[in-house]
Amino acid sequence: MAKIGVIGAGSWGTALALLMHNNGHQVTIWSIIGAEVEMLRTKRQHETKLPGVLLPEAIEITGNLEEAMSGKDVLILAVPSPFTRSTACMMKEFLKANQKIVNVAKGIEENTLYTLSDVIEEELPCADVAVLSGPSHAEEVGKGLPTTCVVGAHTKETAEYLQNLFMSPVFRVYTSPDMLGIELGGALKNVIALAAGTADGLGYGDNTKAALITRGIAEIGRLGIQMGAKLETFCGLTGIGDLIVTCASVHSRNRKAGWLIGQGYTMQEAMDEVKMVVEGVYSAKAAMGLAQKYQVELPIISQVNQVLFEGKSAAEAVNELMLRDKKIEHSELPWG
Ligand SMILES: NC(=O)C1=CN([C@@H]2O[C@H](COP(=O)(O)OP(=O)(O)OC[C@H]3O[C@@H](n4cnc5c(N)ncnc54)[C@H](O)[C@@H]3O)[C@@H](O)[C@H]2O)C=CC1
Ligand SMILES: O=C(CO)COP(=O)(O)O
Repeated sequence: MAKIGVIGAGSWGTALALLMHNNGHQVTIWSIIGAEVEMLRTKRQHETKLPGVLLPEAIEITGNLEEAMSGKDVLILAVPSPFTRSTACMMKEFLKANQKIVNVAKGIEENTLYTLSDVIEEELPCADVAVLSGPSHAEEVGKGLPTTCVVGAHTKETAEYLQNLFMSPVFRVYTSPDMLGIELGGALKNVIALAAGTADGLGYGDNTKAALITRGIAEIGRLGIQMGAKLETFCGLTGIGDLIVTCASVHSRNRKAGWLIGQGYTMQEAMDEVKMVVEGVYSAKAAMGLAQKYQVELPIISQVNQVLFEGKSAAEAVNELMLRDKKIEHSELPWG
């Protein structure tokens, strides 16, 4: 039995708290939002973000960060990426040398272009930081539906320790040394899911969706490999796996925001309507920064940026993708 602090009480933090409780660990959840702490304490569920997923009384709920961190073996960092740095900064005062941090958010910091583990390590230089990612909607994990994820860590020992903590008959966990690939796959699939949702909102079909998923992973992989990540990771759960679920699932906030944009909503109207974090909006800009830095072409992600931030019509963006210069599908394959 381990002592776990879950930092962030949105849908993902809440679902993971329940998973860890069901795995026999002692769990405390922290939220910065007083009303959220109150709701979780009195209703024993997150009524707006994960309704129907009941949190047993044994899960402690607190608004006090020191209490959430004190004596814990592992801290699961589950705040949206725009708050990763500020939250890690607040954690500095209470973090102990032996505590492990597992980041479960999916994003890239917009102004530094850092992965979230880089952000956490910059704020907490002594911390042993790992990541958990994969095709895993909170709504399904909360119901105990079979799900698979990957833990990435700097050492095999940490990865296997965390694999054992998270693993259950309904939550299968693999390990990987490719933290960079895991983090890039998790962040960038959200941008492609915005595109896939937009195509749905425009009334396009399954052919369009399959094209966006397949050419989307080609883009993500091209950038990731240039940055030093491994091709295999983009073929795995945290690459194509998470991209498929996010582009297809009724639970995806990124897909839903895209759908609304395809229906004519502005980016801000879509984000307001979704009411939960739409990470792809932040990662879209960061991805363009990385594309420029690493000199990699990202046609779909570039069009998503133009639709989100430059007022381009979604239909025109699809049209431009279809009318790009003629290409070989895999430029590295020889003719024989
Ligand atoms: N919901 C899901 O199915 C999954 C989400 N993720 C990732 O997990 C991260 C969190 O997502 P969700 O829990 O879904 O978001 P959410 O929108 O459900 O919840 C956000 C939560 O963040 C916390 N928060 C809000 N403002 C804050 C601040 N200023 N400082 C610190 N904490 C603050 C609050 O507890 C709030 O409820 C995102 O990066 C998301 O991509 C990853 C896998 C699955
Ligand atoms: O990352 C997720 C599923 O693996 C959640 O995706 P959304 O943020 O689009 O809901």
